[in-house]
Amino acid sequence: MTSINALRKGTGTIRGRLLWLMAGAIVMALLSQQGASANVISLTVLTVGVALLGLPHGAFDHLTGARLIRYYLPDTPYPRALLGLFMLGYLLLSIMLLECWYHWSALALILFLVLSAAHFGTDWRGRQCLIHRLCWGVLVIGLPFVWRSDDVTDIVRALAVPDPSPFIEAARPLVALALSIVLVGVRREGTMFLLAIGLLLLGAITLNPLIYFVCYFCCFHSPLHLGAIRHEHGLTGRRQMLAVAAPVVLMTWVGAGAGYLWMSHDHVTGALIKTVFIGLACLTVPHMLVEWLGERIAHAPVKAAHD
Ligand SMILES: CC1=C(/C=C/C(C)=C/C=C/C(C)=C/C=O)C(C)(C)CCC1
Ligand SMILES: [Fe+2]
Repeated sequence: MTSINALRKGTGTIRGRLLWLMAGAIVMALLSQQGASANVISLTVLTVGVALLGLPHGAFDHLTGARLIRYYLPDTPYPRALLGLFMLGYLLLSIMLLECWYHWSALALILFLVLSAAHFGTDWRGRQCLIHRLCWGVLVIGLPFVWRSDDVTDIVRALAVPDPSPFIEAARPLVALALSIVLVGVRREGTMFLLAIGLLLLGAITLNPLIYFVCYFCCFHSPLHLGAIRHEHGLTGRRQMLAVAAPVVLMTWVGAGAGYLWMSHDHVTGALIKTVFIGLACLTVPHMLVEWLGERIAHAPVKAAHD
């Protein structure tokens, strides 16, 4: 009875509602036969889903940049110039990562996966302790490596990493450890967290990794963070959000289009997978850094009154 009550309470929250959305998406994907290996439909859904629903949650990073400048340099006479520098640094970091991927793809993938696991852990900020949040991040990424290792091998090869086997082998103990920690703490975590892990397992086991990622990223992670950003920056209406995000999203689409054309000597599938995941890596590493810096000052006392 207690767990049913907890579930009811959970469904009232944004996380609870997004979990239902993710569950609906998993069921729809299963009905559309997305359990089999990725096909044209999976790739199209991935590209459109990430472009429309995934990217916008990184498109507000300049607002966090402006807030960081106001916080650390409240008396600067050049806030706009500093914001320009901040954005230039963001862009340079993205380009550096792209270059890094070109020369040391395996290393770049490790960095991307580790940072992503930490970043996805923020989905449960304020509800779970750090260790459980990290377990969540490890499971989001690691589950398909364990249960759909053949599909993941193809994707990782498409990402210019010639030997994916160390990644697959490393995933098994890490996922086992994360699942054990979650199971040991089962009583403390709450029904919603366990339900969410059950959903991840269901998606990762039954769907191809591309569609599993879309279900998680577009139905849970991105909307959750968009909601938080909306709250944090006091953006009230959808129109206002769209107006703030649109220029960055449009620039990213142009960049991604250029990246795709650059790689189009590759097979369409390979070029698209590269564009989406390497593009995500280049954009999300600076995004994760900005998010982390922003979070540090979000809870800082008084000085923030300059905001
Ligand atoms: C490589 C690879 C994966 C990892 C994707 C990652 C790590 C995406 C990270 C996105 C981020 C950090 C977005 C930020 O908001 C999957 C889909 C799990 C399985 C297939 C191969
Ligand atoms: Fe994110």
